[in-house]
Amino acid sequence: MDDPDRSVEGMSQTPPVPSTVPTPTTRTPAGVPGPPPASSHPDPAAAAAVRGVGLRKTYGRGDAQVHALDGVDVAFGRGQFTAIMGASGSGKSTLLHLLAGLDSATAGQVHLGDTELTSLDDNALTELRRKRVGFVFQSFNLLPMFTAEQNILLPLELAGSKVTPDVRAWFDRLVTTLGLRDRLTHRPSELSGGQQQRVAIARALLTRPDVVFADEPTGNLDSRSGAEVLEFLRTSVRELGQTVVMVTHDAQAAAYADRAVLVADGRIAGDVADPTPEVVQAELDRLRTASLASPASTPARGVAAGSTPAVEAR
Ligand SMILES: Nc1ncnc2c1ncn2[C@@H]1O[C@H](COP(=O)(O)OP(=O)(O)OP(=O)(O)O)[C@@H](O)[C@H]1O
Repeated sequence: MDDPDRSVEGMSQTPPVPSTVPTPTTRTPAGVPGPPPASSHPDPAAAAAVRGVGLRKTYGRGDAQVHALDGVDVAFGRGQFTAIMGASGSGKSTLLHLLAGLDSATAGQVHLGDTELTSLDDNALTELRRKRVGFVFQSFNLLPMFTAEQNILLPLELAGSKVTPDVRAWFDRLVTTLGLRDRLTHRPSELSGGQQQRVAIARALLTRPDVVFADEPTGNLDSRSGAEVLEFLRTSVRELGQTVVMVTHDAQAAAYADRAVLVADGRIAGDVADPTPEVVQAELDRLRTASLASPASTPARGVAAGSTPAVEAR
């Protein structure tokens, strides 16, 4: 189990965030309980749980070359829920994967607290992903032969760690918060999609990671289950002090977050504090119009103006 204070100490050594890092411009992000709320910290870099500096990612060569990320500077506040939004192909998943240490950048750095990821060897990176980062995927990624409880405790199993009384108390709190108490002995096939995703969230939170990264966590859920899962992600931020960064296509889903960062053509193209579905949709429409007007940019796909929301508004 990580020391929850470790990353707080580490952040005091973090160099200042570059001046190009965009900050939300509309309203001050809502304060949250738990470890230092991002909005109350005097130094924006010290309030960041994770940040990317000059991130570039290029796939392929020659004519087939794609600049998936084209110089991204972005910081995500500790104890904040941030949505990353943008058209299909804009670079959202690439950004999430680089920030989570799942893929390496062509250029630039990722700082998780005071740890710079590109300086780590494979073993250190694996250890970091296991202990300091949590993942929630669209497809749940639960082990079918394991019960919900076994799936939630899997990170400890993988780390060869024991279930100490502290861990058991945290597990109990997660299970209660996520409403899984009476589902612990069920296997994934005996759970609804929403319940499976809640198990995946509990598993992601078990090690009290610095950041939980969620890639379209409601993509496979009906609107009601999707709304529940978003509510639980928000609760994990508000009540458990977690930092969550979520990729979504959906303006309604983004409205559960404290902040929405918009990506277009591999660059940060907007930043909205306390997003509402209307403001986010207007931003997406603006980007889509700009993209269509610019022959050099990739046409936006997948985020059509007025597209049907996948989840209910909060
Ligand atoms: N492994 C890869 N090889 C080549 N090109 C890739 C690879 N992964 C992503 N790309 C390209 O990089 C660009 C950004 O992709 P990315 O998946 O990050 O976008 P996205 O915004 O997450 O899209 P979506 O919403 O459709 O998932 C796209 O043009 C995509 O085709």
